[in-house]
Amino acid sequence: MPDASICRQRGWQKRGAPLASWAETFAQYLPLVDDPSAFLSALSSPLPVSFWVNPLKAQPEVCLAYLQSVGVVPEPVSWYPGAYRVRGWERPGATLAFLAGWYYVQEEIALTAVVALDPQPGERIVDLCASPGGKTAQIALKVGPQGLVVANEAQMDRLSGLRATVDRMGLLNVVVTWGDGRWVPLAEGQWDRVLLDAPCTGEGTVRKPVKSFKAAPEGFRRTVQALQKKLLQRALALAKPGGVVVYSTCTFSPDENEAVLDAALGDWGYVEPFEIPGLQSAPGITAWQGKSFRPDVVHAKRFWPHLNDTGGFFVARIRRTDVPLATETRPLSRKTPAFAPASWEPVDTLAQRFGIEPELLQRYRFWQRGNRLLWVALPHVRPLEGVTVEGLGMPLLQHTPRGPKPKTFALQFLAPRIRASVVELADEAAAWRFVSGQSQNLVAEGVSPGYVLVRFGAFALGCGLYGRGQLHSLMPKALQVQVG
Ligand SMILES: C[S@@+](CC[C@H](N)C(=O)[O-])C[C@H]1O[C@@H](n2cnc3c(N)ncnc32)[C@H](O)[C@@H]1O
Repeated sequence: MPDASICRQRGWQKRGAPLASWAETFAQYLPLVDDPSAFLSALSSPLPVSFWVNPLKAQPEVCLAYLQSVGVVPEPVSWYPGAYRVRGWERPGATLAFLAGWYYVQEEIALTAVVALDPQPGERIVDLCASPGGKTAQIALKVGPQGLVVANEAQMDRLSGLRATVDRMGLLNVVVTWGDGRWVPLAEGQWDRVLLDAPCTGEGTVRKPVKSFKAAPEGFRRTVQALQKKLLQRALALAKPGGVVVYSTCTFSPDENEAVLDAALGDWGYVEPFEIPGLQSAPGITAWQGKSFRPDVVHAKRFWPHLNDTGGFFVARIRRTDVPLATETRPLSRKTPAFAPASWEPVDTLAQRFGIEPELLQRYRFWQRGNRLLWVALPHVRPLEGVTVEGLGMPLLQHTPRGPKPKTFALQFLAPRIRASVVELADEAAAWRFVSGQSQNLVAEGVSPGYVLVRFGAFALGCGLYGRGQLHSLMPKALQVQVG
């Protein structure tokens, strides 16, 4: 059986990592895997990039044809329709298709959590630890326009990433909330499904091209396990009787996986079998380092990296019983302006500028928070009682002294309905100038000065300001992609 010293001899050292730390972390799992040598060599090889095509914005064949035209060669992921993998793709976020929201880059094995959750059209689902929102987006697409996703995140500095995903994907059925998932005061016993993609030590992400692997200190391991248990109990409290809770992590540690299920589930839920045809997995383990776990943890799935050439992942699908469970909630201290219904007038001004039939917009609801942004959402997507709402659908426009300024992703979303104030760029060089934030000289026949939708071929790129023979790019700085 290989041990830490063999890891050292074979040079299984992640760039810059303290050798003992890397080797010892993974050597402890060797008795759990079917092929220790294959496991260790998978950990040391680069991870393919994977992505899925956003059906709200692109047809898969059009997206693939574009990627092939820029030298990217995607292979379909056999077990997840619409997902693809690519080897050696260094900048998957640096294409026009990415900026236009045609695809989302997400680790292949992380897709399994939502497959296990199995969201159905029209359902109401909570994603308790949501940023950066890959799984939120998967769920939102599956529940569709009648469904609702509450995407909650505790870390303020990770909310913008979550919001950016919702906006870029063009999702109008998501409410983003800020709060600690352990105490978040959402209504209990009312949600069809709850996803807990828990914070963890992330051992399974070791193949990602990050600077170096650092084994989590023991204190952090203990803290995170206690957090995972509390979060799972809150997830169980939120789910309705008969509903589904999925618990997932991207770590190998049984202490953060089977042991958490064992400690948290009680009579409130049981781990049930689920299938993902076409994907290899190992069962959950029932004993580890002298501890034994409840027998149903065997129905969880462990995805070791060598089984499918992916990162490492753990997924358990839990069926909620009807045993009542209420966990502690805590009121939130953050005071933010509440979302309130917005007036139609600025929306109408926008509709007129861009030649959009007002009836096409009247099917949505518009919301205002503070006096800066106006948001658009589907009619059933409303502020929730008692929680801090940070996003309701997506921002449509910003109020400015020169009138309503459309937001980049809102223009992308509205693009198929836009009939006026459109600037078509002549070539790819002009498109790259625009997305990298540069102004350019340009005459657009029949376009009056003001805000415009900027397009290049099939891509709705975003908002520009046109006038006096110049097009100024209003691409937000965080999105600007530099050429090359
Ligand atoms: C594994 S990541 C989630 C990844 C996400 N589900 C996705 O697919 O894009 C865990 C997230 O939980 C957040 N988090 C940590 N502690 C939390 C808590 N107490 N309540 C809610 N979220 C928390 C972290 O900030 C992090 O964004």
